[in-house]
Amino acid sequence: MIAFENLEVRYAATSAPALKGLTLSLDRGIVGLLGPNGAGKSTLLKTLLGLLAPSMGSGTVLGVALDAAESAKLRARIGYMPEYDALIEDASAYEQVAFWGELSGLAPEAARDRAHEVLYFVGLDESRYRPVSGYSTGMRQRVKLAQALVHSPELIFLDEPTNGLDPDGRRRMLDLVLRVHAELGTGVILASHLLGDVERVADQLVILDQGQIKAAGSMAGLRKALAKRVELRFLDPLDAAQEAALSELGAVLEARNGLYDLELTEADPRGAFRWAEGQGATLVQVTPRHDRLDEVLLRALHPQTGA
Ligand SMILES: Nc1ncnc2c1ncn2[C@@H]1O[C@H](COP(=O)(O)OP(=O)(O)OP(=O)(O)O)[C@@H](O)[C@H]1O
Repeated sequence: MIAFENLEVRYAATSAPALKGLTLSLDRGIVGLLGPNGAGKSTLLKTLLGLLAPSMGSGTVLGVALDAAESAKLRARIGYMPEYDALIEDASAYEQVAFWGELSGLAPEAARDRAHEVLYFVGLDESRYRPVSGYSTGMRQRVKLAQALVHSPELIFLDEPTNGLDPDGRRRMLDLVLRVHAELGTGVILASHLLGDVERVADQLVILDQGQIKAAGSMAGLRKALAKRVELRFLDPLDAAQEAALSELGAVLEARNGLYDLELTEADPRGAFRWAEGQGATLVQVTPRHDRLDEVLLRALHPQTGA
């Protein structure tokens, strides 16, 4: 779906790069682009849309080269939901989405038909003729999503689509993201600083920080790595020799009050019981830590803390 190599982007020739030599290949699916504020997520999306020219490196999106000459071609096949809205307050959702359809290259009649369809898809069919000034934040976000979808793109970029939404609005938006992929077959890149959002919908994850990729891979792969994360509890505190020997089981990530967080070499925790027996220690509990995707993120962002 997307591949780039050594991609560097600067906002001014003399300023520090906002993206520092990124190399990545992404399959079609739902990609979560995760990182703190200022990480470079929006910059990457704008570059992949052809709105910013790389100062170095190259890439392709949907088989089209990242090149200024090709950018109009690219934008006809991509939908973009920006982080901030630029809606026209006294115009209705229907008018704006149809207008956007025309701007994206649809004939006026086709744009009007598609506006009805996509507003129905995002659940705004009943309020489509009302001015957006009276809309809730969730409704405004859904107008933006409808705008991004109106020209039936093969791929959409969503920049912080759950911004400002309450838990119910957030769930509704994420359900829509899943439906966009499942029902329309559209590839999705979702930029967010919220791990929970990404975890809920993505099948691939890219962690970006300070303009660099800190980790990337399939969610299934990350979860597999996480499957080896366990917490071990022993009946009696381990002595120093036993503690040192723990590394035979895998990497010790944290030790506190007789509890040890380990990344086992093997996913099967029975090896831990055999190891304890051999050491004359009694292992009383092995707790899987599959749920700790947030720690993967923290370790990617702050490897030196071992968090
Ligand atoms: N128009 C601009 N001109 C100059 N520098 C910019 C511009 N936009 C972003 N930057 C800088 O580029 C870096 C990456 O910003 P970017 O907006 O891509 O991050 P982000 O991960 O999307 O963060 P956020 O979630 O806050 O939007 C930051 O250092 C930012 O200050």
